Amino acid sequence: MTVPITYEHIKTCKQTGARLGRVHTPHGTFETPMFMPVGTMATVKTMSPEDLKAMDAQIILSNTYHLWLRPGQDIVEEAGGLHTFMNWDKPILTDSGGFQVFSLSDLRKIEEEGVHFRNHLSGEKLFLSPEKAMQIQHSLGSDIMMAFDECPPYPADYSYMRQSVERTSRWAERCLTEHHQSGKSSIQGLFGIIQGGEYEELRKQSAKDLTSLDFPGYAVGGLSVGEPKDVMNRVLEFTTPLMPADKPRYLMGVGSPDSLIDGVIRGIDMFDCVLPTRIARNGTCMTSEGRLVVRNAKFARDFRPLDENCDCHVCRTYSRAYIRHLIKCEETFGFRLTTYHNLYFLLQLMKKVRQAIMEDRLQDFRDEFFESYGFNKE
Ligand SMILES: CC(C)(C)OC(=O)NCc1c[nH]c2nc(N)[nH]c(=O)c12
Ligand SMILES: [Zn+2]
Repeated sequence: MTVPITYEHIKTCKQTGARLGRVHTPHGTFETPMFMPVGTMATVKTMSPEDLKAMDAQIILSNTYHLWLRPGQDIVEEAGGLHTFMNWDKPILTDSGGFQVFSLSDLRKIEEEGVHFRNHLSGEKLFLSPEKAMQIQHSLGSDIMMAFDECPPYPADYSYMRQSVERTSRWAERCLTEHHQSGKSSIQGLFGIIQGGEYEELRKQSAKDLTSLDFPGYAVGGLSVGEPKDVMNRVLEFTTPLMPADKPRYLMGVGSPDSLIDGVIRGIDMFDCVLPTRIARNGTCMTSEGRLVVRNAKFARDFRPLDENCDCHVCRTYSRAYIRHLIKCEETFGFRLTTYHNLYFLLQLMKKVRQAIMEDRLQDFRDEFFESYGFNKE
């Protein structure tokens, strides 16, 4: 049976545990470490596929729960699948909807069979199970599907977290069974998701359960849920070594520039986060000197680019004064400019990280970047 997702390890940085690699999928190959722009409703908000290709985005994310609600996976399937529907012919990863159910719907009831909750738009009663989450992702035709998991709130007590991990492991097995029965397992890959919160014993249990099932890749879930950064780093330090070295490791929901670099150093290959696109829409930009809130009055007559060290189209063409004006007027073009720059900034950061791994100098790169961006060095 052909395995649709394969990981090619290129090298490990001699200064850190970071790895350089490639992931091969039915819609092409992407380099790792890699940041994946989030396109929840089958669009990376305000970006066209051409914009995304211009900034060398190599894989994007979409979402089972949201596309199930609108427009419905049947319509996407009739369109020929998500790649055709949204005109994106490179790799797509879909999140399973588990996390969205736990974060969007308050009226929910978790049972062994699945989760009962209300449609966050209409209030109608809905039910999502591991099997249903797989069926939706099969209709969407994503290259990488995610198992249906429970992402518990932070903090969660040990006994609740243990029950949750054991159920998530049983759900993972049901996802794999459904996936193999679908006849799609040669053209779509399924990643398992390790949970367990900040508890080392539960992370070990979750990793053991999931790696005993044969997934082509594994994610670390349940982080970036409000825990301090040193807690995230500690959890990664004892979790990534439990994950197969010959398969991609994906840290879900991360993140900010410092968390990306610190995640790579601890062996993570793939990241996704709504941060760059979300803060762009309220006029906050990531720059090499830290965050810049371009809507701030002090930029009214500032005709420099957002970031003088950025060579993106936006920074070569438009000024802070102009972008501030557009954002203040709620002009959509303003959101396009801040979004384009923020995504370009993170994709460029990952490109520099890959280069630093190639040159065995990622720790030095981290220190230089933290200094200029304004992060306190540990
Ligand atoms: C609160 C934010 C979104 C920042 O982070 C998280 O919740 N982080 C965890 C997370 C993000 N996406 C996921 N998908 C799934 N299936 N499971 C998860 O645990 C997560
Ligand atoms: Zn720029």
